[in-house]
Amino acid sequence: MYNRILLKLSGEVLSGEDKKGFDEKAIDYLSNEIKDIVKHGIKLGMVIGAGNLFRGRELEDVTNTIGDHIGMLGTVINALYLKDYFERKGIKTVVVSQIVDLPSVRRIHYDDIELYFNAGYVVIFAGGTSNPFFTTDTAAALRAVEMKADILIKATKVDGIYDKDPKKFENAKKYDKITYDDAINLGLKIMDTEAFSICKRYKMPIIVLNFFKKNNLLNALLNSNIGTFVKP
Ligand SMILES: Nc1ncnc2c1ncn2[C@@H]1O[C@H](COP(=O)(O)OP(=O)(O)OP(=O)(O)O)[C@@H](O)[C@H]1O
Ligand SMILES: O=c1ccn([C@@H]2O[C@H](COP(=O)(O)O)[C@@H](O)[C@H]2O)c(=O)[nH]1
Repeated sequence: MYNRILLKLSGEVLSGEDKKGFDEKAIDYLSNEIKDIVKHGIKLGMVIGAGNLFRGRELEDVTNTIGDHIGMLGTVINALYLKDYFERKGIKTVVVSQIVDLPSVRRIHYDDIELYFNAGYVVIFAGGTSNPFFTTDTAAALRAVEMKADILIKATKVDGIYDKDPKKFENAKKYDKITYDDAINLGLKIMDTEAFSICKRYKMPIIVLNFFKKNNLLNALLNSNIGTFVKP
């Protein structure tokens, strides 16, 4: 069983697939899934995307860097929204980030992160990598290594990594296991090359799984064969 995990969630888990904003039902489902894993005493760090609000590249009339800043701020909005919802559900949560100075957001400090985990808090790392031109997948890889996670779990809308995008190609074939090198060399677009490279360099295993299947996350942590496992 994995005891220390970094969970990367697509922003769309807050809105429902291909939708924008926040959907109460989707967030309630998410909270219940998180509550189940917190109950097992797992130390949980989270990175959330902002596809439900803004992706820099989709803001066509905005300068690249500003678009990306808007995207990163979107991840802070999602993190605070989740913190508030989680706490109403009894999940103790702290949001940490380097990009904003708000009373509800704490600075990232390694010693404090360990204290939060030991006190049973979920830690949401908001604001991506703090730099434009990256994505929250890369942020998730960095935070997973920094927090010395046992595993990085990318919880998304598809069942794992396929040889091509399964949303576009009906005949796409799923990998149960794949190496970092194959994922990079085959150009599989489920995660950025930067994210795969960081995980490869620091030997951080990755599981990609479908978050919308109930108990998938918990089952993956309990070592069932769920999703796709990325390894050296
Ligand atoms: N080889 C592949 N295997 C699996 N999924 C793939 C592949 N190539 C592209 N995808 C697509 O990647 C998507 C998952 O990526 P992700 O969860 O990061 O979504 P996103 O839209 O980038 O997230 P966000 O909402 O945070 O911006 C899947 O829905 C799938 O359509
Ligand atoms: O390190 C980062 C992370 C994110 N961004 C910007 O935010 C949006 C939302 O992130 P997703 O991973 O796509 O959900 C992204 O499109 C970038 O515009 C960033 O600049 N730097």
